[in-house]
Amino acid sequence: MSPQHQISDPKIIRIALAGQPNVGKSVIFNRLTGLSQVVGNWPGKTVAKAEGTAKFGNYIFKIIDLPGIYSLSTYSLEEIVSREYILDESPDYIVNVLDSNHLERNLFLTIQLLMLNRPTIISLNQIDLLKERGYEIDREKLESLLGVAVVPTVAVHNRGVHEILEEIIEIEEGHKTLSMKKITFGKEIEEKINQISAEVQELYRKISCPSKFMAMKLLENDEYCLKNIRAFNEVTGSDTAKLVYKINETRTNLENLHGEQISTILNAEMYNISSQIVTQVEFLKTQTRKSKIRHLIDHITLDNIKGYILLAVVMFGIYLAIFSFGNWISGLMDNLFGLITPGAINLLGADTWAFKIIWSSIIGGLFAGIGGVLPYVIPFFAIIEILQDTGYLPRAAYLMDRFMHSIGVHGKTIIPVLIGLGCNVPAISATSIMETEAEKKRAIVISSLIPCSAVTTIVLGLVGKYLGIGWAFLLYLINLMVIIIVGKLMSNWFEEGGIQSELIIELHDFRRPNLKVIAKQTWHRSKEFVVLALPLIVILSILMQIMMEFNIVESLNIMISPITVYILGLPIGVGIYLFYGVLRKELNLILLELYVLSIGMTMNEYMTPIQMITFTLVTMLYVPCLATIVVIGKESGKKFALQIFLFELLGAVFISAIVRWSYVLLAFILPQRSESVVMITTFAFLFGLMILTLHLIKKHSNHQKKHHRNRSPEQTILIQENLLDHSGCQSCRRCHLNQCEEKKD
Ligand SMILES: Nc1nc2c(ncn2[C@@H]2O[C@H](COP(=O)(O)OP(=O)(O)OP(=O)(O)O)[C@@H](O)[C@H]2O)c(=O)[nH]1
Ligand SMILES: [Mg+2]
Repeated sequence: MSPQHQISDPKIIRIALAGQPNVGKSVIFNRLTGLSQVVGNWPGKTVAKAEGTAKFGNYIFKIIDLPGIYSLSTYSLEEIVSREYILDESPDYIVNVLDSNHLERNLFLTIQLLMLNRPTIISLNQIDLLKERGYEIDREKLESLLGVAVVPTVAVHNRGVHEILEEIIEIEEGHKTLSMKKITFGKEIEEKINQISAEVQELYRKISCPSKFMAMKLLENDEYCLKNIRAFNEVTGSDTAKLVYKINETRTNLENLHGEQISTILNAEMYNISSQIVTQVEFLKTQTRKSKIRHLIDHITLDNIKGYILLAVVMFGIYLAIFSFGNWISGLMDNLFGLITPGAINLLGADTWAFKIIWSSIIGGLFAGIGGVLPYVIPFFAIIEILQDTGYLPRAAYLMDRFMHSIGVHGKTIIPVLIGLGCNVPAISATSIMETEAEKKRAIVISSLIPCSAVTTIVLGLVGKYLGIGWAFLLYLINLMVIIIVGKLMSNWFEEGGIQSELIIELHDFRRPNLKVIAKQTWHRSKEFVVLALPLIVILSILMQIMMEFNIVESLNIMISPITVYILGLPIGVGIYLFYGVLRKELNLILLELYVLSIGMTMNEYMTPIQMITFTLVTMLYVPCLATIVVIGKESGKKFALQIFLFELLGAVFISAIVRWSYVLLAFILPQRSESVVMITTFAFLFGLMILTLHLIKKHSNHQKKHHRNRSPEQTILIQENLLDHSGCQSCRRCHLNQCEEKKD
């Protein structure tokens, strides 16, 4: 190859998207990489770092989307992920994404990032909303004050996003240089930090973290930095001890002088710097009137009475809409399949292999999958996405906090719970927002019991469709009672790991949902069904035909018949489908429907109403699907995943057996009554039992509580976005969110 045809290898550049929660990091990440990180209008969605690549010119960008952090002093599990990545992995560039509507608070983190002396680009995001409010930010001035490149972006509309990479290329190719400004505190603090910094520099020359940042963090008594210097082999333990002694002395002196904790003093310094910057760069261009509608909506959604009524209407409305839409489409598909089947029989012959494989398994499988699942799943995901993107989710979380707390789990659990209504897998990942391991484990157990969209498909597609929506709601009610009982039991059993941290919810303004974002996220979630489940349905139904031909299915069904037939009272043929449900829950209904069709029956003929109820109940409550179990194993260990698996399996069989046997008993006691009367009485009996169980647990816990009087009560703290931009006592996390009651005055 001639020299002019040689193309140099692309250069790999690692960039980290860092910023406070809910500023738009993941939207930017998705735009640049084409991937689908969770996006929504509430803080704390990204809980683990995600990596993607973007090719641009002769560069390959390895982009890391990090969980949001308010500052480099961290609190919750996912914040530690971000901080450790920024400090330990030294990305080539930090892209600090800011919400330009809350510049002062966002700059608080920027100042700390600048102290790390890494090439930094600022993405001034959500500039569209800033303009709507009548404000403008002087980009050049901000660039010159901070010495970084500033790129205004509207990530949701893909404006300015690729310019971030162009800026980096400009720097890489020497067309632009960054002259990052040194952060200078007030005279007295600056002197002290510089003294410590000089000693750190002297002793730990080779440590990767800049000495001034290190000095500030050591002064703050930051455990991570202390651990770092203690583990630094090239310095003797006694030298480190001397330095730590000196730092402690400086800290005490400063605290005595100011009458404040050191973190308060340092945070005040940083807020001071950021507010000075804001006064120089941000100005009001046109006075706009505050949206009255927004305030009205906020008032209703958070109101103690109207809020709950609205929440109930929203939840009920969601299920009703999905039920009506799903049943309509699935009915159309059933009719269509019925209409064309005679033609297929003519063509392939009625009892031939070709008919069984091509028609019943492949075409039938596709019809059942597309008609029986997608019409329920797609609208469900779309609605969940709309709730997330508008900002309703954290408002629901606020309302539900008291309830969550009353069942013994942390209020934040409501976030994974609401996500779990869509799919349990991201819900389990979202439990990383919990602040302690014990809270996380409880949140995992609760989230794994939430009826996901696959369960909804079965509840609405079987019980709802054949028995009526009322029975479907009764099943949801049983599920809810089970969650309450499990939550209460956990809070009794694991009392010592009690709920310590408060629920702090930052409420961002309601937004118009972005249709593109919603469509993309809905498709991303539904795609999994199309790509994974549809082929699986076809393969398994072919396998089923073959296994039936060789009587293998029958043997398997006989093997588990002691549970399915004798304990649960189900038809012997359903056994195998309960196995398939572990792979993906919706499989058991789809494959069962195909089987019933293949033996020339309808669901109504194959199962009695109580059998439909028991089958659905056991599917609702027994083990979460395989993907969920794998994620639980990853998040909290294989042993814990196995414990959940066994506990939920036994629990599901136990509760479903109670339903079945009470029905049998009641049918015997009430021989002249109609089936629905007996079924209602059965449900009433089950609810009675559950209420009694709750009463017993409460009695027991009252006894225990006497020994745990001094447990800190949980508090719900609600922060309205428009109150965020000023400082409180500035020493704690709540201060970053401006709800610290201590020092407001
Ligand atoms: N109007 C507007 N909305 C935006 C913009 N960028 C992001 N959003 C919205 O802001 C919300 C938060 O976006 P995310 O990308 O999820 O934020 P994040 O920083 O990744 O949040 P965490 O992962 O929770 O830290 C979503 O509702 C987005 O649709 C923008 O430029 N303009
Ligand atoms: Mg994110």
